Amino acid sequence: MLMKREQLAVYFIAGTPNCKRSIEETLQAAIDGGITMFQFREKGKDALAGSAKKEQAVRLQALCREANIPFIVNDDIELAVEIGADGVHIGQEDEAASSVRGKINGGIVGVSVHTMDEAKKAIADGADYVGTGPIYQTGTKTDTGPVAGTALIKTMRAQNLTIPIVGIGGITIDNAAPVIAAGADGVSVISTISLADDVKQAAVELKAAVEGSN
Ligand SMILES: Nc1nc(C(F)(F)F)ncc1COP(=O)(O)OP(=O)(O)O
Ligand SMILES: [Mg+2]
Repeated sequence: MLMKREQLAVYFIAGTPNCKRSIEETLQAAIDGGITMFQFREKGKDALAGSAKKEQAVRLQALCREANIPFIVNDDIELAVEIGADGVHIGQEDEAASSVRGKINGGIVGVSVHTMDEAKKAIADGADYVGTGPIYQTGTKTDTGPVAGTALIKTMRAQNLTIPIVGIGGITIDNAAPVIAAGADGVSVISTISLADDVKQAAVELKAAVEGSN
């Protein structure tokens, strides 16, 4: 699937451990609220594995297909290929984007980057977008690097790197605008949407915050 940078605008990420209700209910409500892309990130305590994880992925993929938004799998390239996901997201410890590209015939490849060198390598490897952060303090991912702010986003744009960028880490409705102002094409969130009392409304408000700052 070819990716347009606008699809990064409101990029929801979740796994079953991040959701208060069923992940299907949560994802559907987020879709109804206007998210533009979804990443299935099944990690942490009580995360599904094996066939349960695959069956869960297939159910969420169907919801995304119905809504015509990209369904991305985090880390698990084998699962992404097996179910024909729209793409994968890989971190610095995962397989290089160049070899992943060859496996997901035309799928979207997203790469986490924390430095200019990592960003330039991701671009050289043919990544479709990069995720950078943590922009703010996050409670969700326990093994993040130090809070990065928007410095790398600004530096990448100052050096005329035009690759689509999404910010991640501690982003909320109230602090999303500066991420876009720094030059990102979108914001990625887990708990701002997954733990909201009203998931649909949280997605609506986050989208408004992102669009309001464009
Ligand atoms: N999952 C992610 N998605 C994004 C996205 F760009 F999609 F917003 N950016 C960054 C990450 C973090 O990826 P990684 O460093 O491999 O850690 P983990 O596998 O624990 O998520
Ligand atoms: Mg990863």
